[in-house]
Amino acid sequence: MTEKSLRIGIAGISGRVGQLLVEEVQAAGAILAGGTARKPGGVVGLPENVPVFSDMASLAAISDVVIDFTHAETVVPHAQSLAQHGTAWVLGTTGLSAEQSAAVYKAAQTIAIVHAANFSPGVTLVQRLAQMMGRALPAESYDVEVLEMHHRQKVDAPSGTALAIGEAVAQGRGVALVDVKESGRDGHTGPRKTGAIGFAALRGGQIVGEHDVLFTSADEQITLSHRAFDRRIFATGAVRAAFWVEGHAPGYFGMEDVLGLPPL
Ligand SMILES: NC(=O)C1=CN([C@@H]2O[C@H](COP(=O)(O)OP(=O)(O)OC[C@H]3O[C@@H](n4cnc5c(N)ncnc54)[C@H](OP(=O)(O)O)[C@@H]3O)[C@@H](O)[C@H]2O)C=CC1
Ligand SMILES: O=C(O)C1=N[C@H](C(=O)O)C[C@H](O)C1
Repeated sequence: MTEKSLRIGIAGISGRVGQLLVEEVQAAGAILAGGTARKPGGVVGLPENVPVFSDMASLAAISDVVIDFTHAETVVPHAQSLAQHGTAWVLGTTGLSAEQSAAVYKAAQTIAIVHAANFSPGVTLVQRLAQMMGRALPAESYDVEVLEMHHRQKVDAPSGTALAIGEAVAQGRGVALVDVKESGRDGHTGPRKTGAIGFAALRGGQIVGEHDVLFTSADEQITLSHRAFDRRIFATGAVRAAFWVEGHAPGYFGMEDVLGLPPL
């Protein structure tokens, strides 16, 4: 398939990332197939003749790939509609429950999915470095804390990216994040547990997305920092993933696959 003929649908076309996707899909030379919105008539600023639907099934039927930055509540119905239509899925929505994540893995048996908490190449590399550091620096000596800050409208915490960085460290250490996660400390928490991976979430203003992961021992501290200056980085990464995923066999992929990083 040539770039010109790739039909990309945008779920959440009125959203902060959705609006940037409208521009980036066209800039990349793909066809903007349409979008979804809960009030389809209320979406302004779209090119003429771009259909907006209230349901994913209608969008999936006219798209080769759907890029989806919406809300965790939509994930189960979106997974079902996309799998039914055999439409590939680039999923950026964060804050998924275990049940919602399970629906994504199930759909990946039928369609190709790129799922990432952060589509910026920089964060993908930070995750990789965090995994290497988790493997190299002993949990008994190095305390890991993940700090994130986002705009005041963000509805989930810690951010999907912070959790993905924590997962990467846990993977490097050979433990499950769920067993070592410490989030939202307050009051008489007791001393820090050896091997814990801590999370702190800050909110304010219009900060696009800031993530730090700190490895602190008695003798040194190493910090990996990422600052997103412009939300467009997520849209360009997602469009890149859409071109990559189209035509792929069913499966569950991440941004590291899109970037072609070798397995660790
Ligand atoms: N993976 C990544 O790189 C990134 C991921 N994100 C994630 O993407 C998601 C969207 O982010 P952002 O664009 O900032 O959010 P917005 O709230 O600006 O946009 C989300 C859009 O989804 C639509 N929507 C559909 N169903 C719901 C629902 N039940 N509740 C709320 N909105 C709904 C809304 O459109 P309407 O009201 O028209 O239906 C809304 O405009 C979030 O989960 C965020 O964390 C954000 C940035 C980067
Ligand atoms: O909601 C946002 O804005 C962002 N969400 C993603 C997350 O939860 O990690 C990615 C990015 O940091 C912006």
